[in-house]
Amino acid sequence: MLRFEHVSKRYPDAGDALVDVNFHLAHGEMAFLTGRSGAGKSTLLKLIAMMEQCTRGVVMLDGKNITRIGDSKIPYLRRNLGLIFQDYKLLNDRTVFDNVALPLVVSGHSHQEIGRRVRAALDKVSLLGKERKHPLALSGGEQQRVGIARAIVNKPKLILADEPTGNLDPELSAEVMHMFEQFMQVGVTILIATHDIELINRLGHRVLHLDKGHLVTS
Ligand SMILES: Nc1ncnc2c1ncn2[C@@H]1O[C@H](COP(=O)(O)OP(=O)(O)OP(=O)(O)O)[C@@H](O)[C@H]1O
Repeated sequence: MLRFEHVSKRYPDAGDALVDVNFHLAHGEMAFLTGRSGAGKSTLLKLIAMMEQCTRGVVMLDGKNITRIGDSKIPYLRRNLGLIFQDYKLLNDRTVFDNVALPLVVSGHSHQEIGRRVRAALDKVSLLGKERKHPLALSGGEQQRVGIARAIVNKPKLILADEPTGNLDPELSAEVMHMFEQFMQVGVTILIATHDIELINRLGHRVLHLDKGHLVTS
């Protein structure tokens, strides 16, 4: 599903963020991406989300080389990705429904289809009753679940999550992880960047550990 071959990333004036990184994630696999602050976790996720380009090497996503694709193809390829961020990145002047609907509106689905899929996604994260609320009227855990619903509404093959439990208490973190495991069970591939060692140890999935841009375990 996802393959890094000799991938390096150097930011101008900032040195190497990733150095000769190699790994493969199979369809339906769930893995944690760990490492100290500045180790290169967000950079690695940004290469997959096509928000940055690698300096060397090849990134393969679902059989396609996404290393040097043209800007016009990026929105189309991103439809297969679900992106989840620590700070939720919700639009606070829109309702929960509208936030979750956004990826479907962008990809031009019918009104009816949007309604059906948004409700299905909200049901998966147990937020069906909150469609008309605005994000700021929800708790942190609920806002994170809106972010998750938005990430899964397009039925992505790969979910990338950057510190998805960073703002949540242990109970909510466990709930969010349980949700990820359910997606994994239906064949979604999931890569989660996190500092939460306790959570990683408890769940026992594969760990990709970065040390100053080098992948030291995979
Ligand atoms: N846009 C950028 N321009 C220049 N340097 C950058 C940029 N983004 C990241 N870096 C540098 O690349 C290195 C890796 O950063 P990155 O954000 O990928 O690490 P991280 O492991 O995600 O850290 P954190 O856990 O703090 O989010 C750091 O030295 C950082 O300063």
